[in-house]
Amino acid sequence: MSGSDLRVVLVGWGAIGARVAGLLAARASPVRIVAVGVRDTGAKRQGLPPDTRLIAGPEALEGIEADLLVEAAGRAALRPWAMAALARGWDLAIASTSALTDADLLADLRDQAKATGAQILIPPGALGGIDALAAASRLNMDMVRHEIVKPARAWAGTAAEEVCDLAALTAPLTFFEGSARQAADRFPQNANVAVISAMAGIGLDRTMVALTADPGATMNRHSITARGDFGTMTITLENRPLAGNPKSSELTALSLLRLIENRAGGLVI
Ligand SMILES: NC(=O)C1=CN([C@@H]2O[C@H](COP(=O)(O)OP(=O)(O)OC[C@H]3O[C@@H](n4cnc5c(N)ncnc54)[C@H](O)[C@@H]3O)[C@@H](O)[C@H]2O)C=CC1
Ligand SMILES: O=C([O-])CC(=O)C(=O)O
Repeated sequence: MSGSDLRVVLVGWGAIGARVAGLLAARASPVRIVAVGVRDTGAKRQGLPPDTRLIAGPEALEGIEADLLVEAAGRAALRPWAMAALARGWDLAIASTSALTDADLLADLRDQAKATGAQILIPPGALGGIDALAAASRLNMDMVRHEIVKPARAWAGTAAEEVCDLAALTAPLTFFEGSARQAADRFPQNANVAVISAMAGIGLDRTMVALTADPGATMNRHSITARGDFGTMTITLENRPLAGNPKSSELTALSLLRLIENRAGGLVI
């Protein structure tokens, strides 16, 4: 560790947060996790970075100096932690992008960022090709469709259980078709990516999303098809689920890792 390390507050010590911290340590990245935001500071946790502070809420950020706050906690956690970080002029990276269907929240974050000169960063998360989609959307775009196929067990505990018996599926079932806004609001643990493809492309209401539970699948598949004045594109990813949470893909943690290392390293790739 050195005095020039990027100072990061990591909020959420779940599958993604712990994985990002573990990879940063294993790669000896020039990054110091100065604090980890959790709900219960008394609970036992494995693998916490040395010399980090466990803090239970944004009010405990008082006295901490950081460059970047990385949110990987959940939809409800975003507003308080994000506003506190931006108010201090720290940049903010968001994993729980489903929260951004709330236009008031997004406006408040943008206003706060503008007031202090901080940046709001939305990493591609479990997706790729977002640079191409975002560039293409500068011209007219006719359609964007995002299909998410996950193993049946990844939908356990979600609203999918209201429309099908996940354990009894013998073939893939598309149980939801609708806008990115509806997908993210109804499936906030599985469709954060719908907000990312929507914000990069043609917005929450014009981006169409289909959600499928596949009893034979082992990977989380994302297929994005777009058509517009730029031409057409089809992007497909087959993501390995994270060991700690089958709903979330390994690539989401890697995407945050990339963002953090890019900001720490002087070379952006
Ligand atoms: N942007 C993307 O592409 C993706 C985003 N996600 C989202 O990223 C977030 C993290 O995902 P996972 O690590 O897989 O979930 P997880 O459920 O394994 O971990 C979340 C952790 O955050 C903690 N937490 C909840 N509220 C908190 C708060 N107010 N303050 C501090 N900690 C709090 C929980 O106790 C839990 O330990 C979730 O919102 C998830 O839906 C997941 C996959 C892809
Ligand atoms: O990790 C993934 O494949 C996508 C995901 O869970 C989400 O967007 O919430």
